[in-house]
Amino acid sequence: MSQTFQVDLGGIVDLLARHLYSSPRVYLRELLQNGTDAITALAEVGTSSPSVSSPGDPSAAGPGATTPRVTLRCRPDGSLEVTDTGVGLTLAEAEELLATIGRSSKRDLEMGTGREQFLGQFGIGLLSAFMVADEIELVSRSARHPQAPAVRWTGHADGRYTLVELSDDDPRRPEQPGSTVRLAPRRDLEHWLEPETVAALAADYGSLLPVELLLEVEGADGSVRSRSLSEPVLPWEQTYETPRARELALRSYCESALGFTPLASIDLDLPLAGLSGVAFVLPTAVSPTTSSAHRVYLKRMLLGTKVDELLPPWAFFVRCVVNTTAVRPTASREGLYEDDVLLATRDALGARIRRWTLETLALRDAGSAQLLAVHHLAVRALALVDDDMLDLAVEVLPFECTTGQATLAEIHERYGQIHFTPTVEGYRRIAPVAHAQDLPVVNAGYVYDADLLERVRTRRPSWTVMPVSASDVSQVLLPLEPLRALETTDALVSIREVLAAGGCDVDLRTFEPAQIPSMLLDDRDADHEQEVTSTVSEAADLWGGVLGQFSKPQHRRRLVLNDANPAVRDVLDVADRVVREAGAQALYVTALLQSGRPLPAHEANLMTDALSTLMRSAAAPRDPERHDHLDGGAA
Ligand SMILES: Nc1ncnc2c1ncn2[C@@H]1O[C@H](COP(=O)(O)OP(=O)(O)OP(=O)(O)O)[C@@H](O)[C@H]1O
Repeated sequence: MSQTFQVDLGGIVDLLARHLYSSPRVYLRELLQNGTDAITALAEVGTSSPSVSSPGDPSAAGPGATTPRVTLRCRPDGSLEVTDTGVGLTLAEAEELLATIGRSSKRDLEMGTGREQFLGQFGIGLLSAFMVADEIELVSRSARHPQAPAVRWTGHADGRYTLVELSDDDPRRPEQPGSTVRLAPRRDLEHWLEPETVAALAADYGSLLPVELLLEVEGADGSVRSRSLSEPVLPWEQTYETPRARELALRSYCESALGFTPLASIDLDLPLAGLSGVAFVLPTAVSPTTSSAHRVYLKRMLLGTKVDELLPPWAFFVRCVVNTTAVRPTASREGLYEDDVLLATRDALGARIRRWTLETLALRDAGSAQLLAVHHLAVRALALVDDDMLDLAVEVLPFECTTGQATLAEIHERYGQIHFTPTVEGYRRIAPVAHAQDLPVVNAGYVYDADLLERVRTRRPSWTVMPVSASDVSQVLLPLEPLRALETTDALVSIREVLAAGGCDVDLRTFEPAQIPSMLLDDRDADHEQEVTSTVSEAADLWGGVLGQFSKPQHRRRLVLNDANPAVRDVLDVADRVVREAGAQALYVTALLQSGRPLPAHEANLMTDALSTLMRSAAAPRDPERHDHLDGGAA
């Protein structure tokens, strides 16, 4: 036996009214929306046909017609009345539409979707008023059936409602067709219905609506102050005398609407998607992970100020203000429904912003330099997914290189190849030595760069683009003169012995700059060996020769001492073996510290031991011929 679900009406009302929306502030949006939709419905049936596209222009509606208008009246008792000049409701319509949750006159019954000209579609918006009031009253007179009696519907937050006809002499009967929604504030929520709040919310949500929006504040003495909140023309669709005047107007609009002075503005116009607006370029760099907060109007009603699904992820350097008719809102109207229309819109907007970025960067003027300086991360992000931008990035993006800042095109032109380190740490280790040897190595350790260089490698197969490590650089360092090599043989053997205990091999080379005592190569460089070996056959030059040496097995950690460095020479040349070994330990730990690695306890102890050995040796010089340890029998 099939049965029907039982519904706890109070629970459903509570769920929809209080938990669907993120803030009570949306109650006003829903009321404005219903008023505007009622006016649209009236225009649709042709009764007196007021134009909804020319708010504040009564002449547009023709003689005798009412100006399409939504009036917000704040009463001295703290209540709010929202009156529209719309289509109104008969008793039967009110019964069907207001008394049934989820029933909407604005939905296409066959398609199940909202009809294009209306803002609402879900049949739940009115319930949001229960967030600020315990009771909603709607008094209405039908414009379609002017002779039908006026009606009064009262809904309660617990799910009850009453619906009555108003007699012709009832003082509450409206003089004109249309509807008035009346809310008395719930205790402690009075502020939501106060004139300042109502004015601010109405201006935010509804100033661009295609109907006149009027705020009336009634004083205790019966006086009424009224002001229009409408700004009928979309800021980016206004006409200006010069392009410069338009630019300045858009800039100040961005300052007031988004709170920043933009670097530039990009017009967005997608007639097919019913979208128009502007993308404003942020004046400062932002992290790619910052959520993009766009200001989106749906059919000229503010949908949200933090909508982040509008643009592709790489476009994080702009904030948009757009008005659209095509995309669908979620039921809470606080985000966009992820459907094909949104995907197509996002792609088209992305294409527009991409084109502007390409054109601007190609100008190579002050504006493009500024854009690049502030938003190079965004350019990198776009180059990762876009070939045209990649090609341009190769020409214009400056990279840190051991031979100075340069673009990839410049480096390739000058050296015929591009070598890079995929980590900043690796670059820091290599940079001083590579710089002194005039070896060009690009720092690709920052966000996107290593991936970008990989993309350049595939996009330009004729270019040599490959990662290098400290091991590679060490291979180009000069070996010692034969005589000096002979002189240092014994010392090197003893140093190797003492550091082998900690898993470190030692090499002795001579290289510039002489201030650098050593280079420490470790397993992370060794990891890279495989890759280098595989690319070795491609490079028949200096680097190829260097890389070729990787066919021999490497130690996991290798200290390359610099014989040009005075401290290293002191350690090598000291006759006392124990002092030499302590010096070698100190050099090793210093190299470890300089490489930015954490210092394990064993290595930290090495330093303390070395220091104490050196101190004792300085205090009590020993017979250099004796090979016993100080802490052994010397005391
Ligand atoms: N001011 C009004 N004038 C005429 N009809 C109204 C008015 N307010 C509400 N209605 C009727 O009540 C129905 C339900 O309104 P409600 O605000 O709950 O939902 P909706 O506007 O249809 O959709 P949504 O949930 O997306 O806002 C509307 O479809 C409309 O037919």
